[in-house]
Amino acid sequence: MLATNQITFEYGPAKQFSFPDVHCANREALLILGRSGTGKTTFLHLLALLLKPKSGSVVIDKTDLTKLSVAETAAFRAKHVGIVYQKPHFVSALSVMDNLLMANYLANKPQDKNRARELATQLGFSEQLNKKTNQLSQGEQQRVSIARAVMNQPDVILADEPTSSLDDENTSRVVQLLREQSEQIGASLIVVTHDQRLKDAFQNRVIL
Ligand SMILES: Nc1ncnc2c1ncn2[C@@H]1O[C@H](COP(=O)(O)OP(=O)(O)OP(=O)(O)O)[C@@H](O)[C@H]1O
Repeated sequence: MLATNQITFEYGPAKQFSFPDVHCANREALLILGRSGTGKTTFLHLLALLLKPKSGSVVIDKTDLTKLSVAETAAFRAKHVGIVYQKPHFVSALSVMDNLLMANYLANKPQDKNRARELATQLGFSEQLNKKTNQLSQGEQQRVSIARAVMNQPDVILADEPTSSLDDENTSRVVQLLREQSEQIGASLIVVTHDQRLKDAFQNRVIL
């Protein structure tokens, strides 16, 4: 479960934000829609506490993230939050498999090759596990990114424009995979996007 309460943020006096409260229960999905520049990425980074709100709270299950120290926040995020970034960023020197195992490592968990293989099969990239990430197509990279986000079975999955560079077919596939994965592990799924194609796939929507 993720819930926010009266989050405000500023990059400076000329760039201030006051975000609507959102609530997303376990196994629920929420779409946050907004045009370019409305603060979608900023909001997602606040939900993950990659940015600290000026005021307000971000609660995941029973933990108010805004009350944690920097080190506690990083440890909490690694264990409980899976993030699919706008542009997948991987460690290019490592294989796809090792990039997946890195999620375990960062969360201080045992490296689970079986889970990586299982996810690769479910998400359709089991042939690519030994390749370097820059040898994959954009659609494949996006699927690896989803797998990495769910490696530790997080409580919350946050996805930033996961479909902006994909065609219609890959867009439907990525949305379906995000929904399936979050339902399988009982996570809350929050997607921020300007991609109007996603509107019909989500009943719960917030406009920024
Ligand atoms: N580090 C920063 N310092 C100052 N202003 C910033 C910073 N990052 C973003 N902004 C500004 O904050 C506003 C919101 O940016 P943000 O990236 O959150 O929007 P967005 O809705 O995700 O946009 P897009 O869909 O184009 O990615 C923009 O006007 C942007 O210029």
